[in-house]
Amino acid sequence: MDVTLEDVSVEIAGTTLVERLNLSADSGEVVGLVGPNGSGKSTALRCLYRALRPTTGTVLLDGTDLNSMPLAESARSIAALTQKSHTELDFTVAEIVALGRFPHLRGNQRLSDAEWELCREAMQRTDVEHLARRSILSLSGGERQRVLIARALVQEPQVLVLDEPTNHLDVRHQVELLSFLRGCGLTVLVALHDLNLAAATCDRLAVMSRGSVVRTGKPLEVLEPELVREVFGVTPSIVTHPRTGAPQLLYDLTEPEGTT
Ligand SMILES: Nc1ncnc2c1ncn2[C@@H]1O[C@H](COP(=O)(O)OP(=O)(O)OP(=O)(O)O)[C@@H](O)[C@H]1O
Repeated sequence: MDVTLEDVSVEIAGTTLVERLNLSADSGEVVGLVGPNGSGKSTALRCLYRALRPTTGTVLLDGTDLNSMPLAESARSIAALTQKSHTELDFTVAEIVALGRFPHLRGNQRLSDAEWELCREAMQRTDVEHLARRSILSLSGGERQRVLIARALVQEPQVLVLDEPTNHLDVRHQVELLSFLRGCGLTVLVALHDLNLAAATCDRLAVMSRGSVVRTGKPLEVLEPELVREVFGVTPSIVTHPRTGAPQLLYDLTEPEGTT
């Protein structure tokens, strides 16, 4: 499934959060949103998983206006892992993961054996199977994040929207998650702060600044020192990964020019 944000603006209480944003991801494409704090990444993603309705502009899912679709229908297609995903309920890990099937159930219908097996596979994939009977409230930040990823997977979505999914994850679990995103075949829109991980993971990057997309393209085309300096205010050295050829940014921690 492809997704498109067409000329999307969001205004809340007289403040413009994003302005005339254009962004798309083809079916099976992994698109990364990068940009400084407050540049509008989460706002753009929230329009996709329908936590926000654009003030103007349209969000299209396979050419259909998302906001004309029943919520349950779009929830079967789009799974989101957000910075505010709720986990304050005292449920077990297995129960939280099973909630991912909710958009597929009717009324009080119970999960089938095949659906429980799906939950088990998702927990295995995100390395939380051993925590299945623990309360979600007792987990570390990274363990909880992996449970929420399992919950998104059992939703069997065609589009995955993830807002800073590597938050709290140790390096092994970051690499495992991002490798999974690269190979999963789903349409993925992911906001990432780490430009190196974004370059290694994404087919395309959209660079956001002050509520707009200022550049999109393949990581190698986009991550140029001049653009990184303009948008992020740091000047990196850029080398290519010796095996994959992906651009890798190196930062110099000495005083920036003009401050001494
Ligand atoms: N409900 C709101 N009311 C007013 N302003 C808001 C609201 N939500 C977000 N903003 C503002 O909109 C701008 C964009 O926020 P957003 O969370 O989309 O940025 P972001 O790129 O995801 O940032 P970060 O990297 O810090 O997560 C910020 O300046 C933020 O303070």
